[in-house]
Amino acid sequence: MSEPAIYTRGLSRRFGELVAVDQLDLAIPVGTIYGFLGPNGSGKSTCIRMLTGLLLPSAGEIAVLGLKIPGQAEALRRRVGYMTQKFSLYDDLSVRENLVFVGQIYGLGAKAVRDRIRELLGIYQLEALAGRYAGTLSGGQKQRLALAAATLHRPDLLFLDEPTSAVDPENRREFWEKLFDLCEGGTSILVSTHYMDEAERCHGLAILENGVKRADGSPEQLMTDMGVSVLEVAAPGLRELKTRLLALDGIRSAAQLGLRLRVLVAAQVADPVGYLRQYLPELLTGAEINRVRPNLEDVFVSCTGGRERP
Ligand SMILES: Nc1ncnc2c1ncn2[C@@H]1O[C@H](COP(=O)(O)OP(=O)(O)OP(=O)(O)O)[C@@H](O)[C@H]1O
Repeated sequence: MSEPAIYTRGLSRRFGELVAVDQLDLAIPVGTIYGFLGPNGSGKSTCIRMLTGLLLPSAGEIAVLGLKIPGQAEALRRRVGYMTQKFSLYDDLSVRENLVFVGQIYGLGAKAVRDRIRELLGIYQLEALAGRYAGTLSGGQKQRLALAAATLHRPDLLFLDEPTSAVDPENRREFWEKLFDLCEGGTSILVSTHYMDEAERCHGLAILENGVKRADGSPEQLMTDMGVSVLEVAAPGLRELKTRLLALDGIRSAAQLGLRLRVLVAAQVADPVGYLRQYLPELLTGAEINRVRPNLEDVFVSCTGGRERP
């Protein structure tokens, strides 16, 4: 097997008493889009900052593109791109000036920068906006500019920290098309998110909670291996039903979706539909109960105990 794009063993970071990242092991293959899925404060940004060499770990090993971090962070700098949650743009520079500035940071020659910027303005539909101050752009336009800036020097590996938090669903969809284009062109990508639909697009992902990796694998694998059965229940009196279900030992969670309850039942319960009918017969007379395919949100709830929901 070829060397992973990102490798960590026992990676940890403390801030005083708080353990923000706890004993994290990763082996992320080259050429894939890998996701960190977790709620606010689960340690996604702290981890990305350590992987880029910007923050020192408290313990553990890191190798990124075969380079030991933090020791070889300087050599890594030119081979990675990093797009932060806030996009890190200069509001009072134009779109073009922002890109020229990034090109200068990477020490690219004037002609190389000019040619690359022309190409990027085309790829990210920014031509008509080239003279506009970045501060006047919409959320989606800023996001495209930030991605252009992060990829200007053609990095082998791209870190994206919650890149779509500030944009609407259509822009998110287009953004993901660009990520797949980049991936197909050979760029490995690590993206953090608290959106389930986004995590579902990744080739592989880690579910993080309070700095701990609760599960990892491909979305399909996580859904298949999930240790619960998923039921959807349509019945009258859903609020009471939900409270009564949550009091049963075999129920992991119950969440209302419109006129139905989505219920996660522990895998040890051999006949989940029969279990519900046996314990709550009076509430479930005439109810429709169907076993359904798990989705990534179910995986998330079952492996984090549903305590904190993104
Ligand atoms: N410099 C710091 N000093 C003290 N605590 C910090 C620092 N940076 C992060 N933390 C804490 O570490 C924990 C993890 O934060 P982190 O930003 O990595 O989470 P996250 O999953 O990226 O969340 P978000 O989506 O809100 O960015 C949080 O409790 C946060 O308050």
